[in-house]
Amino acid sequence: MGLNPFVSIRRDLHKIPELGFQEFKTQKYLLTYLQTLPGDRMEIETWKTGILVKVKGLNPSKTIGYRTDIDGLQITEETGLEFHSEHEGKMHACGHDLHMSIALGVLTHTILNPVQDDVLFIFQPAEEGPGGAEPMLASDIMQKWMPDMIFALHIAPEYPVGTIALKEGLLFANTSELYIDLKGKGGHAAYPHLSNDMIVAASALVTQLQTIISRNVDPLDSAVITLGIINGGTAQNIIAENVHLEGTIRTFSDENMQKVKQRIEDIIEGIEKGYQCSISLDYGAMYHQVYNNEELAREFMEFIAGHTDLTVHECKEAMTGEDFGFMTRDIPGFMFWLGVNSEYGLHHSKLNPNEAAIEKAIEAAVKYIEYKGNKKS
Ligand SMILES: CC(=O)N[C@@H](CCC[C@H](N)C(=O)O)C(=O)O
Repeated sequence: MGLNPFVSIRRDLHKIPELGFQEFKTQKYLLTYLQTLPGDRMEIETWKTGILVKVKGLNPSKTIGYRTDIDGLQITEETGLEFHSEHEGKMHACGHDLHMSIALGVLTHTILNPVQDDVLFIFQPAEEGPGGAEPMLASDIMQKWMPDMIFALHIAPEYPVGTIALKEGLLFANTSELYIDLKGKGGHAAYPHLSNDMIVAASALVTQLQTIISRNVDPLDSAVITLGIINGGTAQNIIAENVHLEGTIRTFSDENMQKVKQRIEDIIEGIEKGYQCSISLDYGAMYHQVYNNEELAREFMEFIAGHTDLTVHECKEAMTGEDFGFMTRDIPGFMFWLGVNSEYGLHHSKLNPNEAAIEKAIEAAVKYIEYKGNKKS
């Protein structure tokens, strides 16, 4: 027996991960697939490297939105899979290959079995950064086709296949990227008194930044500062003049985000004085928290529990970020976790989701769209 076509599509997409707003091959692949579907019920528009597909309903009174992200991550794959990434240093390590193949499965079914309402499929670029959802929402085409409700999923390595997880209200955190450049005075390793060593300054800065979480954030609330990149220096016997840091901040409230940022700025000021250097700070992209519309999330949980063999788990909020949060800010909607049972987690070079989850997710989304899209409201 051959592979399920959407598993096969997932494998094709897995081979060609591309970073945010560079998803040219991905866009071409998706458009080529869309051309194989009957065109009479479908309108297709592109937006940057993204795609919007409106599937016309039989007698529409509303539009249901379904969103998938399409970008990959900057990480070298180590899964050893036969269909591993062909793009050096890039990998679909956050499951967007599965997200896309599921979206195509749901779209295909909806074209062949139209519901009363219109269904808008959104293939959104740059979720990992710098963020495609916010500018896409502001685009003319999105403004014209704005759905009345929207939903999306994200793979969850920690849950078994056959489980979905979500909750009403807050699901994912507010995020802000963090880019820090320290500039001092380089020199000979043997003459530290004539230089300002940025490796030493950066080390102090990294440790002090972590005290914001332990000393400034209410222990009953939560926040994260993670630095994922530290680069500096040129040789083992040269005092480093420059160090570059990159990271991310996560909080569950805007107030905490403001507080953490203020403390980062205070600490940077102290390091500048203490280590006689200059430091530049840039917050990069910021994502709005994913907040699930209570009524829709509850209705979805009950519907899935009652009409599929999936297990519905009510989960806690997570410190992951998602620019889908801008969509749930502007459109009533929700996101859910899809169990894919991988030993290695999101953003890991060995992430290996169980592909059996693809069919489960297509079935859940299709049934829900049939229910919502044929329901008068
Ligand atoms: C689901 C997921 O892993 N999303 C990313 C979103 C990244 C946002 C931004 N680039 C940042 O790092 O702040 C995540 O890392 O949570």
